[in-house]
Amino acid sequence: MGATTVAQQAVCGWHGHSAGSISAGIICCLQMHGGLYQNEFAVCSWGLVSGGFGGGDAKTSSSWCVRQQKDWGYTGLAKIPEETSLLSQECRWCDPVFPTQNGKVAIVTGGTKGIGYQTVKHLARLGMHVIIAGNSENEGQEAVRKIQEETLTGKVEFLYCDLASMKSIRQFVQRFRAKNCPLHVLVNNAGVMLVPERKTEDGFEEHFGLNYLGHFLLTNLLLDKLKQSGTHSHNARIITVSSATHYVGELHLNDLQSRCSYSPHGAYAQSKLALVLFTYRLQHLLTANGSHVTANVVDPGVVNTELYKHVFWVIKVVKWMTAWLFFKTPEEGASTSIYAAVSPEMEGAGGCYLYNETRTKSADVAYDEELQRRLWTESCRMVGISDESSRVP
Ligand SMILES: NC(=O)c1ccc[n+]([C@@H]2O[C@H](COP(=O)([O-])OP(=O)(O)OC[C@H]3O[C@@H](n4cnc5c(N)ncnc54)[C@H](O)[C@@H]3O)[C@@H](O)[C@H]2O)c1
Repeated sequence: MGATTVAQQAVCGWHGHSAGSISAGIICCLQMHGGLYQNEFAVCSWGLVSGGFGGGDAKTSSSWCVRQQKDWGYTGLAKIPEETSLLSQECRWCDPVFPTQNGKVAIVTGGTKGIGYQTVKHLARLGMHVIIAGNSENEGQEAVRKIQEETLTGKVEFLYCDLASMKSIRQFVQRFRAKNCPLHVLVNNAGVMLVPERKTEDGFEEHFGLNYLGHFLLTNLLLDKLKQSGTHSHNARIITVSSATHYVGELHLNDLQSRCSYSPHGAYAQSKLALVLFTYRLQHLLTANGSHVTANVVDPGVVNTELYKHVFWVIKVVKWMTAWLFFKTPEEGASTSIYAAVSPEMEGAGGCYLYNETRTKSADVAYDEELQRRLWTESCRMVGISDESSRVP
């Protein structure tokens, strides 16, 4: 299904929302003026449409909380047991309640800003020892300082990891191993979007190399740690941040580097689809090995972050005008990652695509097991690790 069709169907499917009409209007204008950029607009439109849904749904985090509190027998703060910590002290009445995570260790890639920063902050607030893996020492130290100040916890640290460099990822894993600590949660969050055509240190197209291959290698190098740390009743968890853009993505196995024809939107969408295929294959392998580790993939919705710094200027203007209405805040955007990382409901559950803390269907192509297998094998070859999965059907 073409991107435009998806966007149009999504718009048509949104009946009875005045905000939807505004969104659809903006999208139509963009598409009418799109001309040569139609494909780009269509993908961004898809973003805006999801943003429309996301913007509306973002506010459902409070109803989610009410539902959770009802499910768990809590009707208000007075009934929250001592071992349960609140996600946010600023919004005590509307944020979900999760068990404290003292003694647990997490790594969050790209935790210096945006969705990743909020994920780190909330995990730290729950008592986790969180390691931010990022490619800017200054931003990393600043994030650590702010989170320590805001959460009054010292259990946040920064370790340098440039996901656009296989060497840097391997060095990061070595430094992490030297700490001799367990690893209960890995959040593959970092990403870039719509960057101009350029290559990573290892010569991979940047979206594919950084967003996908970087996390593929990192996860594989940390798998033994995760397996050692997970138990039957408390599985270690791998959370990978994809995007609704994956619905319009196509995986070109014979041209993963987009050498034949490069489009920033196509490359970003491909990298996000690859992350979904990767997660499903990973969960299959973990189950086959009987490991106490689960892998899930999340879509944060459309979130007001710096990710959009490379979008076409018209989209930037539209975003600037409508963000308050359609875009989630980074805190709201982090809620599904946090839910996947610590929610008791997700204990033992793997291979799920989550949106707004709810299991949802991903693109049909992502369930293609043959494609998952072929991508895995090709990825092992590209990052230079042995493919031990080949024996698993
Ligand atoms: N913002 C949205 O609307 C949206 C929608 C869907 C999916 N996502 C996904 O959410 C994730 C987080 O994005 P965000 O919106 O918070 O954007 P952001 O730009 O605020 O944050 C991206 C993070 O990735 C880090 N990063 C970039 N290059 C890196 C590298 N080479 N090595 C290590 N870290 C690197 C950045 O330092 C930053 O911390 C991304 O994977 C993105 O694709 C975002």
